Amino acid sequence: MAKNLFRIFRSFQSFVSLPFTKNQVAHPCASVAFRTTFDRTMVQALASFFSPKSRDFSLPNSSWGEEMIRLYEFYNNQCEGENHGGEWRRLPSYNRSLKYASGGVYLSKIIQSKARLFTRNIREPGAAFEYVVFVSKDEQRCVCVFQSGHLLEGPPGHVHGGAIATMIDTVTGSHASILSAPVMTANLNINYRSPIPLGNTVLVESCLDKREGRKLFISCKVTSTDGSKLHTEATALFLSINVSHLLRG
Ligand SMILES: CCCCCCCCCC(=O)SCCNC(=O)CCNC(=O)[C@H](O)C(C)(C)COP(=O)(O)OP(=O)(O)OC[C@H]1O[C@@H](n2cnc3c(N)ncnc32)[C@H](O)[C@@H]1OP(=O)(O)O
Repeated sequence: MAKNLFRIFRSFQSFVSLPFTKNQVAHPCASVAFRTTFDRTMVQALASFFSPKSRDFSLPNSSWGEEMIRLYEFYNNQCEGENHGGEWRRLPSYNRSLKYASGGVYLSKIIQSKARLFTRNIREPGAAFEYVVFVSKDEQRCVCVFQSGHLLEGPPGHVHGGAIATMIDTVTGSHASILSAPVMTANLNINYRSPIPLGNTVLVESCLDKREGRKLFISCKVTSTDGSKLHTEATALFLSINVSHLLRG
C-alpha cells in the first residue's frame, strides 16, 4: 500500500512539476536556429506529434486560428529563455493525469488502463477544447488562451455553460496544483455575464486571492482577447488533500 501511495503521489508531483518546456524542444531540431517565432512554433508542434513520448497538447496544431496562435506567441515569447523578461512559463498538458498510478483496488480498476483527461481526448483537433495555460513567474496568476470548438455548443452558436465551467475548473485547478498539489475543487461559483460565440478565442485568467492552511481561494474571469468584454466570473476554493483521500472510494 505504501508503495502504491508513493507512486500516486509521484504522479501528482510529475503532473505539476513537469520540466516546463519554455522554448526548448526536446528534439534534435532544437539546435536549429529558428528564423522566426512561427518557425519555432511549427517545429515544436511537429516534434510533439512524432515524438514517441506523450504528446503535449498545449502546443499549436493546425486547428488553431490566427488569434489563438497570436496569443500563444505573445505569451510564449515572454517565457523564460526568451529575451523579454521571462515573466511566464508555459504548462505542458497531457491526456493522462495519473498515467503512472498503479495504486489500490479503487484506482487500479478505474484509472489504470482507460482513464483519460476528458478535455484532451476529443480526437478531431479543434473540435472541442483547444487551450494553453501560462503561469506567472511568482505563481500568483495564470492565463489560458482558449479556443472553443463546434462540439461545445450550448445555446445556438454559443459555448455551453458546462464547457465554460470545465475550462474555469481546469485553469484554476492547474493553478492550485502548481501551488499545492494534490488538490481537489471544493467549491466553484460561477456568474455568466455574456455568452461566448462558438469558435471564438477567449482568455481565462486566474488569480490567487488568499491561502488559509489547506485552503486556496482563487478567482477567475473569462474575457474577450482584447479584454473589452467580460464573459464569465468565478471564484473557486481548492483544498490540498492527502493522496489517501483518493483511495477512500
Ligand atoms: C491534468 C489537468 C488537470 C486540470 C485541473 C483539473 C482540476 C479539476 C479538479 C476537480 O475537478 S476535482 C473534482 C471535483 N471535486 C471533488 O470531487 C471533491 C469532492 N469533495 C471532497 O473530496 C471533499 O469534500 C474535499 C476534499 C473537498 C474536502 O474534504 P476534506 O475532508 O479534505 O476537508 P474537510 O471537509 O475536513 O474541510 C476542511 C475545511 O474546508 C472547508 N470546506 C470543505 N469543503 C468546503 C466547501 N465545499 N465550501 C467551503 N468550505 C469547505 C471546511 O469547512 C473546513 O474548514 P475549516 O478547516 O475552516 O473548518
